[in-house]
Amino acid sequence: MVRLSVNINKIATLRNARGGDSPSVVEAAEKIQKFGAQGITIHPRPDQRHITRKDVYDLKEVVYTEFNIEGNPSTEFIRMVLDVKPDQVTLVPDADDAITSNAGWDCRNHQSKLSDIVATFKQAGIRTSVFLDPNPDMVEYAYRTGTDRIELYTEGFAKSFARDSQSAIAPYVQTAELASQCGLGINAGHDLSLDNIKYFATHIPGLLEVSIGHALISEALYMGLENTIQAYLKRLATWS
Ligand SMILES: CC(=O)[C@@H](O)[C@H](O)COP(=O)(O)O
Ligand SMILES: NCC(=O)COP(=O)(O)O
Repeated sequence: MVRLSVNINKIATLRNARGGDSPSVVEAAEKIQKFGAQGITIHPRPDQRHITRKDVYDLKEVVYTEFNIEGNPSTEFIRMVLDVKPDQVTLVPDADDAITSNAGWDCRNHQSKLSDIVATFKQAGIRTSVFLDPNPDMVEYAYRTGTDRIELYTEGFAKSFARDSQSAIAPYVQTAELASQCGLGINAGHDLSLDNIKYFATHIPGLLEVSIGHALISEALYMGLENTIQAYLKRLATWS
């Protein structure tokens, strides 16, 4: 089964536009889980532009599905994740001023740093995932970090999908096949949407989980949150 983890950063973006607590990320997480999503993802950034430190702790109390925290493993981030103990931590090499995540890890050049961080989280019983470009050459180095999973960075796929779906998916299939051979679990995310999710899930062998935020929350403006989540689950269930 491919699990749907809903990224609720954008709920916090909307809330922060006015201060106060509306819409509430806690209520959103509760509803999203009730509507059938199998996980909640957040990506607290150092400037707290959407998810705040307080949100991370508040959400810990209400997330009973899989709790996935993404972020750049700064000392402060590592400390917070070890304290909160989510089910999964996804390591992303974000620059502090990046508008959104825009690249996977160079696991070759960051081998030793990543290995240490992965070991720290695993010792604490937290599953690790490493954000990776669709580059088969990087899989061996990702494997050497000791990570449990990789998360395929899917912006490139999403951008090229409408023009040429076969070329768009090809590097992801190659990377996923190699990762599976190494025993790595496979997650994916970034710019996945109702338009492209079924094709992606159909073609990626061993896909375990997708985390989806921006498109899902945008689609929910017109379809409603429950209908939108149901639509994703339907598309993902076809290929379970
Ligand atoms: C890791 C990743 O792919 C990102 O999509 C991220 O979680 C989204 O972050 P923003 O919501 O800050 O753009
Ligand atoms: N890991 C990707 C994620 O959580 C959501 O990315 P996006 O759907 O907001 O682009």
